[in-house]
Amino acid sequence: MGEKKGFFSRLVEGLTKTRDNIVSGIDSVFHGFSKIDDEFYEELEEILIMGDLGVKATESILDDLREKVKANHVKEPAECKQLLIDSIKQQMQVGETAYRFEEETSVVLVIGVNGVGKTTTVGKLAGKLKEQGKKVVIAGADTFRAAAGDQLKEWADRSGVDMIGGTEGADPGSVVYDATAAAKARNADVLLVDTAGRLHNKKNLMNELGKINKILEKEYPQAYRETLVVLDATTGQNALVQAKEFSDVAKISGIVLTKMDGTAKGGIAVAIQAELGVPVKYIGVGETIDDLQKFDPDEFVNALFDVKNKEDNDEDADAR
Ligand SMILES: Nc1nc2c(ncn2[C@@H]2O[C@H](COP(=O)(O)OP(=O)(O)OP(=O)(O)O)[C@@H](O)[C@H]2O)c(=O)[nH]1
Repeated sequence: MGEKKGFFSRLVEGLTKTRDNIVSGIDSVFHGFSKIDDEFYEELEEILIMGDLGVKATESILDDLREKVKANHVKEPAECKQLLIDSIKQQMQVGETAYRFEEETSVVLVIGVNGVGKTTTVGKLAGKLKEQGKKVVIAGADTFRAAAGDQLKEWADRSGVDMIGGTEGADPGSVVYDATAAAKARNADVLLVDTAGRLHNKKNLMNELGKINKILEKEYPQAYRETLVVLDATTGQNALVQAKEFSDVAKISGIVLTKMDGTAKGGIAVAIQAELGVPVKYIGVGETIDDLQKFDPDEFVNALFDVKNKEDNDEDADAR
């Protein structure tokens, strides 16, 4: 409870710039218009697109809003705010099986370009799964950059989980092969695989991911597969381009959106889901382990609009 409350507060704080970017504009439309007409919807559309929500999500949100306005016989623009909030939440649902990998013997492949927070995410996830009482093994298959292995080892030691790594330049495939053997021998619940992110050489990346996938299929067929793409929210539309590139080379099952703190481009969380049809499963709002959390659309949209529902109020009361 305490941790969740803490996260909600950090989320509200982390989304300040995004809020300034989107919500203040939305508010000015709600208060600046005296009736709900085409111009009102056009103005809202422009603000949502400028706020990085993307054309697809924006259209779908506004279609839904129009229906809600009609069904509820709403006449005043200001009364639309809650309906809009509901429409955005609806747009972002994660799905009931999103975290199935936590319940099964699984392999979580973590991909993404360098610097997005991939290694940090693997470290944080390892710590979280360990806290849940899971047996975790990490494969440090980013042998391209020696520091990535060192950094991961630090996270592994801190969390008390096993890590299988390789020296700089070692074959990532052989690291993954050794890691599957270790995961099986140690009866691991989750094998987390950190990979190198050389997207500037797509062919290499494709070959490497293909090889890793083949090894996992052959050596560890019993494991449930999860493939998470880590994206840096501060890069806005570029993150969307990266996600599309990765979806060409791998079967992506979820997105991790890092660095939501300190960016005005947090609206990209809405766009990614709509454009790729892949849910955002985790978001990061800082560098500590508690700053990575499962993505909760209701919580996210409440934090974005800085509105509190009853649950959040209860958590505040609990924390006092
Ligand atoms: N502010 C903020 N910083 C973050 C977040 N997630 C990761 N970082 C920081 O981003 C930087 C890059 O993270 P890494 O984990 O090294 O990135 P990477 O993608 O693994 O990069 P390579 O190891 O080069 O492949 C680090 O300083 C992290 O602490 C976040 O949610 N918020």
